[in-house]
Amino acid sequence: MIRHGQSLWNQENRFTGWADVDLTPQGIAEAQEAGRLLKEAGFTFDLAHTSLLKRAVRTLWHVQETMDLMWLPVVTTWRLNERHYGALTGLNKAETAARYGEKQVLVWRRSYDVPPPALKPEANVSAGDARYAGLAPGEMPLTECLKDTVARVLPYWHETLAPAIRAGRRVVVSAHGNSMRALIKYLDGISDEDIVELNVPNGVPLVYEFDDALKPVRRYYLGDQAAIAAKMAAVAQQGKAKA
Ligand SMILES: O=C(O)[C@@H](CO)OP(=O)(O)O
Repeated sequence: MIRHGQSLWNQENRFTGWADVDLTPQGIAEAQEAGRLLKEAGFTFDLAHTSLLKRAVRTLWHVQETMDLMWLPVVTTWRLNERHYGALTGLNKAETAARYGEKQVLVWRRSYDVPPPALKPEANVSAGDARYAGLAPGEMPLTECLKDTVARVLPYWHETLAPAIRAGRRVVVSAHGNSMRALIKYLDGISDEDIVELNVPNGVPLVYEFDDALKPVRRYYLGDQAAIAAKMAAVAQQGKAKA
């Protein structure tokens, strides 16, 4: 599983959610490095899954290219999209913390069940977007807390990813900070309280190994562990108001 490399709005420290922003040059380099690390560690894949957002899709392309796996079957799904950030979408995180307080921003960013204020339906540009035409009525979010993201990610795990893994397929998933937090929460059995502390670094492969019952037996980030810890701390810092 891999979170996309740095996006333009990661660089500008803006809430992104379903906004379809692309990778920065650093993000491309991170995606290529992720592919290199996976290849060097002897990994290969049979199948790829990603979201409908170009920062995750392009990250996957770079991983595939670096690993010489451009032929992989790729499935794209809205269920792996980033958590919808509602009316916060596009706002600067530090400015939002200065305005509403760091505590409130932490609640919006990391609490399990408090969603950010919802987008007004008329401001929802995703509604007329062809990529979302297959969503059932009521499935299109106007905001989401992590609990809502878990509710739409888990069916994809149970119905699509888990059966593939159970059948012995080696699966790579390119996704987003909070759609990954949703999956990690479920796979690792993390409590609603402890999930607040979990931050996912950009462009670092997170390897899961499962037993026959699909219980994770090993889970680790690939790469320089000190650099990965620093990247995770930097993600947590994004919600602080700058002095
Ligand atoms: O803006 C977003 O959509 C996410 C991921 O980049 O940010 P955060 O880490 O604040 O949940």
